[in-house]
Amino acid sequence: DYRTEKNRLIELDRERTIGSKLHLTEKENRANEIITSLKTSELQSGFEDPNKFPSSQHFFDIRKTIRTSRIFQIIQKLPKGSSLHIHSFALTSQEYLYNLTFRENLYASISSSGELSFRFFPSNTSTNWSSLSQLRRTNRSNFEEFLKSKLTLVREDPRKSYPTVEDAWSAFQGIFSTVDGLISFKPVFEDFFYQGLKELREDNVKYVEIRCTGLYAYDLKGKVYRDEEVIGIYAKVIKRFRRDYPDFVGAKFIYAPHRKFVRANIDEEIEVYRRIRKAYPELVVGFDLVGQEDKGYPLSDFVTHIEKIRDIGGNLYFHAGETDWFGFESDENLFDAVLLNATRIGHAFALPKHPGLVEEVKRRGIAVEVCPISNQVLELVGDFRNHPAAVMMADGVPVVVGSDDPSFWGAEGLSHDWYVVFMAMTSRRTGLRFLKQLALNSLSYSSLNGKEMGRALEQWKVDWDEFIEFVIKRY
Ligand SMILES: O=c1[nH]cnc2c1ncn2[C@@H]1O[C@H](CO)[C@@H](O)[C@H]1O
Ligand SMILES: [Zn+2]
Repeated sequence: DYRTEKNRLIELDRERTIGSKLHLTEKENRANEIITSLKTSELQSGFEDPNKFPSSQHFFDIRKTIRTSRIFQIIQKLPKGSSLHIHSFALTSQEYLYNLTFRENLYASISSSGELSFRFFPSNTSTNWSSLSQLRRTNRSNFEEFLKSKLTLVREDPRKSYPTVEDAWSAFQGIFSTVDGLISFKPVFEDFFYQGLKELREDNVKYVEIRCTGLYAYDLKGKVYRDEEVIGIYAKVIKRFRRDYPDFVGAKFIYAPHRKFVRANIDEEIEVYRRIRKAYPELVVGFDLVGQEDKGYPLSDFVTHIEKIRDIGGNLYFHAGETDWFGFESDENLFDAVLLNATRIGHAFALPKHPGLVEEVKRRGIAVEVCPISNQVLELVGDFRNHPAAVMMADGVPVVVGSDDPSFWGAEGLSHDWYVVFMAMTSRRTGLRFLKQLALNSLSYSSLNGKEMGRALEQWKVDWDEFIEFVIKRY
């Protein structure tokens, strides 16, 4: 009859969702019931009073409320596997980034247009730079506020502060320029990276692949470290971190020059990539191009060069289709990313507008790195329920969740992004199978090699079983 037929259609539809085919053990089924019932009740209160539904609002307004959600707390505990889309200068919490400005020997310079730069010097040698401690003493009243505003995109009224994508991107790029001299200082560089790993681990993420744009560091003696030397610094920190936390699987790097600046010197960048991969083949796993795609320099400009990059080895992990525009170069970057055989695509926000290409992505087993908070903060989407990846996940496109640049919008670890994905971008009926598959995807679409993957999966299984026990006991 009609009802049976409707249920059959619903079931057919559900079967396409990420994770729907996973088998759950008896204990997992119990945990699943707990999680879906908590999810339903949280959704229901939002359904009855939309003001109470955080995931339809701007992240700046909800990041504190989210912490009180039981689903969020469960997601924090959940072993999420790995974080596969994050940029090297935005790895830590906002608080940690701000606290770096209290380091000794830090100087600042403020341009006539109000842009702030940092640099560490052994002593004051130039009139262009003032020591931070002195600036703090003399400009007491609103200096901290000014400083904080230069390190974050967070504003009281984001829609007014950033009426368009362009405004958001320009502020976003500004933060990268501001933090550059702060984070590139070798002692800070090491601490910042270590802290980034620590925060990921505390959020139950045990492996990370990091996009690196400029491989550069300096110290007080004026020594400059470049390219493979910088990867060497990272390698030492990873080693130290793994000694301190043996359950952590590791970190690897995707070399990701800026599409705009690379245009003139792409051959140089290819050489850098060749050298760093030669020096650290197990740490440097691939290539990407970053920067605002709507501003041009499409992937198709680089096709012949990318052939050379392929010869060097590693994989391709392009940002592509991070746009609201349909049929423009930024949108059509998606076709290049697929044709060039990317292993994963960063954002692929525009992908569902190309159902034929979606089929090709599935056929080739390319994973999509979904970073919902980034997309909202950079003004591509308002209400998370309207995020296009909801469609891709319901259709079984392989998806992994990323946080992109959490330092700059006050997200921590990966849990905030997982939370909005789960609460706003999947069906009310979607539960633990989906979460489990997301975690598994984050390992299977990583660049871990056979032996590392074995270790990572083993660690993940231990953590997963513990998590299931925790959910059953605690809720
Ligand atoms: O999601 C993104 N899409 C494109 N470019 C990005 C994204 N996040 C960061 N960057 C770019 O990466 C550089 C630092 O690594 C920044 O210059 C920024 O433009
Ligand atoms: Zn990114």
